[in-house]
Amino acid sequence: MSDGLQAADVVVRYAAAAAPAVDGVDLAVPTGEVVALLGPSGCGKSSLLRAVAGLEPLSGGDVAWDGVSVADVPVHRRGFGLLFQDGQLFAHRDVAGNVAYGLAERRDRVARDARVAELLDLVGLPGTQRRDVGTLSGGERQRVALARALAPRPRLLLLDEPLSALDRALRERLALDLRDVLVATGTTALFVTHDQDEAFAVADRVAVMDAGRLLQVAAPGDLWARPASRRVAQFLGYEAFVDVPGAGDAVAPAVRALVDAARTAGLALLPTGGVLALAAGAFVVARDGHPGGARDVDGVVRVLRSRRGRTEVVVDVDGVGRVSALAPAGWTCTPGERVALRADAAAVAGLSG
Ligand SMILES: Nc1ncnc2c1ncn2[C@@H]1O[C@H](COP(=O)(O)OP(=O)(O)OP(=O)(O)O)[C@@H](O)[C@H]1O
Repeated sequence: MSDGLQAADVVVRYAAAAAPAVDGVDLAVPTGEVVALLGPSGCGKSSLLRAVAGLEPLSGGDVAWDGVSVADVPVHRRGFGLLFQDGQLFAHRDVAGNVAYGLAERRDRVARDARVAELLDLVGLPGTQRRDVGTLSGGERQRVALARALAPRPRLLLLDEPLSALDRALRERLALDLRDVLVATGTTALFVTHDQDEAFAVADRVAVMDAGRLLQVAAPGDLWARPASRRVAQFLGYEAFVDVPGAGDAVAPAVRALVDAARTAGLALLPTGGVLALAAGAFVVARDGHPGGARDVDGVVRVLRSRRGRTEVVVDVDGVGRVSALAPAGWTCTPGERVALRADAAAVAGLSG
């Protein structure tokens, strides 16, 4: 018997919709694991999460916990916690009142206060018990909502875009804090997001969804290094795709440089017929951009932009297309100029075609 959550061949179909929103998804989340459901808007992530919660009826398949179907168990009896984009705090209760809601120890005041204090410490809001929730910032509200969701020790926590209403910097910090809290409490969780960085920061494994189907489930590092298809690679942010040439093929120098760099780095999956997927940084500006190096490739600069202290250059490279190359901070040039580039296998993945 498998432990934790098992979704088997789950189908969710809305009346009047031509195609099912979830189309035969198999997904297991063993106890203690955090899985992110990642995919573009409208791909069916929330529908799958809601079906697991019991908020959406199954049109097919089954949802089980520890091998026992919960398909006929009502939402509040599944032992699953829920956290949404807007934490939906009770405006008429203070922070402690919100967190204590749903606690089994509710009637034992000492135990209840101790548990509320423990949860508020855990989410980084110690001593805020008496705060009116209307005075909290967006990030603080979500921390309280997380404490409240964890209070009854749910056997599975379902999170639907819990950080997406927050600004970027806060989202990045809270994603890391959220992971720490889930790991510290040993919480099994399914986390819906459309943000690749967030999924990678929070989850042990990432499940990529598209058009109602699961395309790939893998640990973040494996997913990034070995996307199963061009569609997955595109969604993760790979920008360009290059066919791996045959031994005697005449190819553009840039393609040769990429293949050589990938082979030197021991990248698997380079048979003829395979594809190289290039992320930002598959080329870096070499020797301050001055051409002439034996291993250089050149590209024409289209756009120059600064991103968090790094310079990113959008370049057109013969035989490859338009890609983002990286340059040292402060490096500059004029759009239209030719610059020298070096291939970097660290931002290249091999696909089987
Ligand atoms: N209650 C509903 N009735 C009819 N169609 C719905 C309903 N809820 C969702 N859909 C449709 O089902 C599909 C999947 O929606 P869902 O919200 O699950 O996607 P999602 O990946 O979570 O998207 P987002 O990231 O934008 O929230 C979409 O085409 C959506 O329009």
